[in-house]
Amino acid sequence: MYDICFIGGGLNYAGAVVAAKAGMSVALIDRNLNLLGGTCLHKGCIPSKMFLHYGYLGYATKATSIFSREALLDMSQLQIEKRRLIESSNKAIVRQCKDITLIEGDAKVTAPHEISVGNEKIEAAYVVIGTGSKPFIPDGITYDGKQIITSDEVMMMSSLPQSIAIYGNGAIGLEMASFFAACGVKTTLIYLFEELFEKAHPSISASMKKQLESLGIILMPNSKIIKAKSSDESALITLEDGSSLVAEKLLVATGRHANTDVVACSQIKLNEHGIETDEMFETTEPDHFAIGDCNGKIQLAHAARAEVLNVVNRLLNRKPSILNLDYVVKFIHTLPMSYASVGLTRSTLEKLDEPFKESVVPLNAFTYSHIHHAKDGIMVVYTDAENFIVGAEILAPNAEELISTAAMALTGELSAALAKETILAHPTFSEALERAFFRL
Ligand SMILES: Cc1cc2nc3c(=O)[nH]c(=O)nc-3n(C[C@H](O)[C@H](O)[C@H](O)COP(=O)(O)OP(=O)(O)OC[C@H]3O[C@@H](n4cnc5c(N)ncnc54)[C@H](O)[C@@H]3O)c2cc1C
Ligand SMILES: NC(=O)c1ccc[n+]([C@@H]2O[C@H](COP(=O)([O-])OP(=O)(O)OC[C@H]3O[C@@H](n4cnc5c(N)ncnc54)[C@H](O)[C@@H]3O)[C@@H](O)[C@H]2O)c1
Repeated sequence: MYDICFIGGGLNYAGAVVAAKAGMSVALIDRNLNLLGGTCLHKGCIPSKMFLHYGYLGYATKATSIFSREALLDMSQLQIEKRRLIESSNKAIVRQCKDITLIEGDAKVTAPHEISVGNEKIEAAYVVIGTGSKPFIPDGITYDGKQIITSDEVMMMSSLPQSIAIYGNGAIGLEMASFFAACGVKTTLIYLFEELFEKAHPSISASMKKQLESLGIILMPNSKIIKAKSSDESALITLEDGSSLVAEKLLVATGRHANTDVVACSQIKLNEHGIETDEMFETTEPDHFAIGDCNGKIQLAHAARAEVLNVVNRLLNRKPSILNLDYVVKFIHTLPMSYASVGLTRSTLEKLDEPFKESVVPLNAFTYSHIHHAKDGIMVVYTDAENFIVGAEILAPNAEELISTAAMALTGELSAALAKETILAHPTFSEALERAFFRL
């Protein structure tokens, strides 16, 4: 009987390491132990941000007359570097797991405290499920992993296609459209509704559209794919309005669904998003938890990590506070500017029907932004009726880094009066944030 068993070795491993260091007997099960670190390390955050980094370098080099180089991206070399990076990170994870019993296989929770892996039965006082998610493919689309692909295959590409159609304008759709377009691939973005970026502040939404169009991305709003199949090294796509298009690849980026097959007992309930949990990530069976993508709350690596550490610290009686998932930074790494948000933003504040103030600062007033392809960038900070900072949205290079200041302001319940006393460096993008605080 183990003290604790973790199922899924994605971000769950971070909890397993803390539990083992604290002296618990720990088992960690994954169906493929070579992929410890999970989606984030092997086919998500890390490779996608690596691709975007190099995509941006090529784009920035080509976008100036100061350099004369062609700057063509060598995907096979990028794959070599990617493998090297992932291997060394994976080894570091394995080293951290030295006091953990690692078990390979497909796990099922067959009864409370009872897990089966093939013919083996494992018992544990606590169980933490972190089985992640998988790409969702809408009806009518015949995925074959060759011409019709998901982000999993993009991360393994060793050459660039001539053309790509991308279905879905969420995080993966916008990031990968930026990457391929920045690399000179003919890129078409197909999405269901009129608005490209509905949740963002209207000025940011307009700037994002302009940025993607200036990268050369062909936008196809109000478009639903009813059929897609592979033929002769290309994807044939039929839309609901009867029109059709052909691209070398179709990337389906229409969301990811929680992996819940691990649950094989009636005590742990599922809901429409995944494994049902309360605010402490406990399932409907006491002492059984579900963290990360599989609980359907929020599909981000840093959220999954915070969730598993919250669970383990509570079990170790370290009394962590309840996580406020509204304070989790969200971002989309488009090129050349990325988008990030934290806390309440205009779209959520309007629904709450409570008074709020917004301070909108365009980046074009800052000379620095002209050096960095960022003159259409925008920073927005929101305060409540008492002028406390409640949220922020940023469209700027490395917005996901810049937003940290606002994220800490939320956690620290900072008033605008105090925030505006901070003097940030010149010349930087943070100056625009300082200006946004100042105007509140
Ligand atoms: C292309 C892409 C880019 C992304 N970029 C970012 C980003 O920049 N920032 C960010 O925060 N998030 C990003 N994400 C999301 C992020 O990768 C996920 O939110 C995160 O990896 C989820 O972690 P997890 O531990 O819940 O699941 P996973 O990392 O998916 O781990 C689940 C593990 O469980 C194992 N497993 C599943 N079922 C079983 C079973 N029955 N028995 C045994 N083992 C099992 C799997 O093998 C896997 O190793 C991205 C995702 C994608 C696809
Ligand atoms: N930078 C990051 O943090 C980052 C980057 C990539 C992925 N991710 C995570 O990975 C997850 C998956 O990314 P994603 O882009 O696939 O999902 P998403 O939820 O971000 O976007 C899904 C898109 O597909 C569309 N869609 C949903 N169902 C559809 C259907 N039946 N037909 C047509 N369109 C449909 C939605 O309108 C939306 O535009 C995200 O939830 C995100 O949290 C994060």
